[in-house]
Amino acid sequence: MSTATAAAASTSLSSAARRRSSPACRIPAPRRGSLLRRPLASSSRPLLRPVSAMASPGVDGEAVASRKKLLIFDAEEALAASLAEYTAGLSEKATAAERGAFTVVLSGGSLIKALRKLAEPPYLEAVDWSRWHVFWADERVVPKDHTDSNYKLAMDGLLSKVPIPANQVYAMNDTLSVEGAADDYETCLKQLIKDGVIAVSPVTGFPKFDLILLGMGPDGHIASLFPGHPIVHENQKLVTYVKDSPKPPPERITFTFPVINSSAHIGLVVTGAGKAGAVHKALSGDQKSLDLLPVEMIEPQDGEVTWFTDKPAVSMLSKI
Ligand SMILES: O=C(O)[C@H](O)[C@@H](O)[C@H](O)[C@H](O)COP(=O)(O)O
Repeated sequence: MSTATAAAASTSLSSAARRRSSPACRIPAPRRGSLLRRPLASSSRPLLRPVSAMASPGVDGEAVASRKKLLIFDAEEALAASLAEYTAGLSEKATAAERGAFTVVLSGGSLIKALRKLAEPPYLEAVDWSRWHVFWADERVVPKDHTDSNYKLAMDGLLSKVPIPANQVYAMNDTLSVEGAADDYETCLKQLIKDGVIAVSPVTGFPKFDLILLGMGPDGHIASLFPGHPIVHENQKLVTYVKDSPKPPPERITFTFPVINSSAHIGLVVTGAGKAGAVHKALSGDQKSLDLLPVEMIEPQDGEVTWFTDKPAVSMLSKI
């Protein structure tokens, strides 16, 4: 990390830390106009080494449509390299567009560690971090400095290492009740739509993020949308909450499916043998079943899904 970048990152972290007890969602002025873009150096791009890419007939689950890609990696290093390239590429594309912002949504779990290469060369220097607007698909209702906080996880693992303006990191307000925090986050999103920071899907009318990054639990949950919980059917609100999450902590806020499925891109990071059953169910082409797992309900209306997996996670797929 260069000295200049280190100083900028340190400033971002300090500012973010100062915000811990203040209202979470501050609305920055919309950013438009000229863009000083630094192209990603193709010569220094990380090597992409998927074992196979599944988007073709003949693979277990021919229902995997062309808008869904499955990448399978031999090693976590290769997955992380590919995820960084994917994210940086979408950032470059979004910031070159008229809106001039990259709206990216994080969640918790191993995803954050998998994003670590974004804070390393070439991405640290090449990505236009000033255009990033960072959100959470779900958050545990705990203080931001609590070990269970998804904000803290992302701040420690990525956000403190890159120079994103602190007022473009939209953390949940941790001073509110779970109901209040969900309402507050929804209000935040609506204001950012009015400001032109977040786009709106012309297909669904819901916010259209440039990229939503998700993990998946062994039970097939994504964000804080758990199997069998009624909020998986929420179709009006942007942000809702649970008070009885089967995975602790019990109180969480979460994006709803209409928001997730309005995203331009969804990156799903799913590794390990413990996920094999849910991966098989999701990719085996039986999406008509009445007992859909949340991960099977990812059906972007006008977007693409890319699965970043490893061999153990896809070990139950028969035709890889
Ligand atoms: O809020 C949570 O409980 C976690 O964020 C959770 O939703 C996580 O994203 C998945 O369980 C995948 O986690 P791993 O990738 O670490 O397995």
